[in-house]
Amino acid sequence: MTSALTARGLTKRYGRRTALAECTLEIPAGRVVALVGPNGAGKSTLLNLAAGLIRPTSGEIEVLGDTPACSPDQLARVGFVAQDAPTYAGLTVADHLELGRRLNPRWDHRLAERRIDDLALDPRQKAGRLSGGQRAQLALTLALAKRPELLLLDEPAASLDPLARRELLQGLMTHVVDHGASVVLSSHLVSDLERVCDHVVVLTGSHVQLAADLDEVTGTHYRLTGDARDLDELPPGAELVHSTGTDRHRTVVVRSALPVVGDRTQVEPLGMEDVVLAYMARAASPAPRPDSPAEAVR
Ligand SMILES: Nc1ncnc2c1ncn2[C@@H]1O[C@H](COP(=O)(O)OP(=O)(O)OP(=O)(O)O)[C@@H](O)[C@H]1O
Repeated sequence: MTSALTARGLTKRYGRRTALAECTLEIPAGRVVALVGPNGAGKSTLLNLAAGLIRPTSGEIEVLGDTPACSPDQLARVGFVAQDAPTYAGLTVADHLELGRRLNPRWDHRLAERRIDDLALDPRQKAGRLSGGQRAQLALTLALAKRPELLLLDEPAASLDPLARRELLQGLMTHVVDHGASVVLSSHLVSDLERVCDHVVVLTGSHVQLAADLDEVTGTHYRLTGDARDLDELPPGAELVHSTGTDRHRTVVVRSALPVVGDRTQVEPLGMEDVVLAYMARAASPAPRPDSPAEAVR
């Protein structure tokens, strides 16, 4: 099966600053992928590398089995909306659609016009006069109407109101189902993503902490709460993700392929948001290291 995105030892440095370090990752095709992590984790850098806007310092990245932006055909297969949803301020909405039509071989003009109509955007309005959310919707419309096999979206919902956000995410699902496309979207709105994504990549501090299908993520992470002495030893095969508490009472998050049952501790399976927060908390407080540290899980 073709991968939507493959990275091997992918590293990007800006001068002395490392934005992405030795990132090895395989994202299967046909998924809606949530790319999550704290500010400055490297999410935009990974998406910009995948779009071919920047080149790796070392390592490799392939998108749909090829080097990003290596040919007009490859460019046509990938849709990308950058974080600031860039549009041409002096061009009207209709001009943008016309530009899209002329530049993209697989352009679906009906889809673009219908979406602009649904959004109640005036085709004669200049992009520079649209609100931030409307501009984001225009940029998304251009990316969707390309009918790409892979959509890369950098925080597409950040400037949208809650209803628009929900509609956008549902629209992306439909696009995936209708066109067999893959979507990778970065966002801080983890609870929104949980409803639509089926694969999760957690990036913190330039490193991939977790990359797995959502059902695997939610089926293998548990929160254990109880007396600290009872949690000194983790269940067999469990890896510690994060631990908080005092000398007497602790809460730990573990990853375990085997079901975890509590004897003297309370055990709770975790949803995606709690899992993501646990990895982010671990990155934010690297010390003290656990006895059996959960290394980058993949
Ligand atoms: N053009 C650049 N020049 C120098 N440093 C950069 C550049 N772009 C990103 N960085 C640095 O690389 C690191 C990763 O940035 P990146 O924008 O990829 O993070 P992010 O996860 O998308 O963050 P956010 O959630 O805040 O958008 C940060 O430390 C950032 O300061």
